[in-house]
Amino acid sequence: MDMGYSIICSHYGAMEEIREKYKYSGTQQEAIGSHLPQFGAFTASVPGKGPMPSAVLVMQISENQAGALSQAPPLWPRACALTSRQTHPLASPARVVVATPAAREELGEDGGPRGSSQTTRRRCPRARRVPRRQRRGLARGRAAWAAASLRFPGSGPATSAGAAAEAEAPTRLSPPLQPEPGEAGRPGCLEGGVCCPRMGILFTRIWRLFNHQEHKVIIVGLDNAGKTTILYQFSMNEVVHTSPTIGSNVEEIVINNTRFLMWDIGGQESLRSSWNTYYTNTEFVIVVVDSTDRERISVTREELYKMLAHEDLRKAGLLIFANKQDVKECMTVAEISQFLKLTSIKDHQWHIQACCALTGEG
Ligand SMILES: Nc1nc2c(ncn2[C@@H]2O[C@H](COP(=O)(O)OP(=O)(O)OP(=O)(O)O)[C@@H](O)[C@H]2O)c(=O)[nH]1
Ligand SMILES: [Mg+2]
Repeated sequence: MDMGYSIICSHYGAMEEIREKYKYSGTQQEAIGSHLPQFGAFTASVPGKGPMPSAVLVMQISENQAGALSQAPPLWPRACALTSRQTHPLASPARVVVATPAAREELGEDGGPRGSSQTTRRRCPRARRVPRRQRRGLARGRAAWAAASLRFPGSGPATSAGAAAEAEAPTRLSPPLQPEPGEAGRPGCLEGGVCCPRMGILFTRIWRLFNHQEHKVIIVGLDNAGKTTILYQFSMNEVVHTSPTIGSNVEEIVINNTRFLMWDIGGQESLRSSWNTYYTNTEFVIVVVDSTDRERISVTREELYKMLAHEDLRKAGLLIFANKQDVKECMTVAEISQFLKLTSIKDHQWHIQACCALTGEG
């Protein structure tokens, strides 16, 4: 039996981050989107190990992703029920750690890392039966697990104490973005005229108007508009290499103690009919427009109005990002505003902002 382990992440960005941080170079990355079309989950196997790992670390996935994952028998026939420590399905990207039955036997009853300072661990009575060859793979698994715990301070064994700790655990935070001096007031936005030097500042200011604990934001737009790139500009201040989103990515960002749960939803034509499944409790909609895509601006308009007519978005605010402003001869904010007939929107608060997700401007 192969004793490698796999890592499943909620989305491409998380996978990349984990690969980079823990040096899983050469890992085979395999989208399991075909099994889980509604979620952008990825797996990675340790090089030289088989595709059917004995242990599975699951990180940064949400409750519903965990549920879907456990129902993917073709890929994970030996996976045991996934354990999530979230208190609310949409509360935050969960840091879920799970092991298959075989791995539980080897790693310990709860599958957690040995030597964890947060919890007392029972030694698995059958651990001695694991052959040395297999223990090598296991040691690597533990190292990764420990590394994961370091990266995600709340991740630990699935005890009730661990669960409580997990629920309280801090999630990945982005530092509050500060405007850079001398850039305010540059052209590029309409309605309200708030211009911000870094992507996210505008968003922060708008959200300062609200005083809730957590807010759900969805990011929609046609495929290739730059939604995922924007999401990771927001959450990591970084440009990530993206591939078309199948399903969605979700990131929690915290700005001035306010938590935003940001859902980046795949924009391919076949996925647009499922956008409405994300609308419940959405307080803010970000529509990303590819400013270079003149041909499809009418499609964006159609989708925009279809969305605004939806009952669940009745009270939602609207922010339109005119993205890819770095490309010569792209449409200006004024042009896009006109094409989208934004001034006809009377029942939603809206704002359009020029931006470039690659540089973070806007
Ligand atoms: N020039 C330029 N390219 C950009 C910008 N933002 C995103 N891109 C590129 O546009 C391409 C698509 O970006 P994504 O973020 O994957 O697009 P998406 O909207 O998430 O697409 P789907 O997931 O298919 O819905 C990538 O090659 C990005 O590098 C930008 O501001 N300027
Ligand atoms: Mg995407």
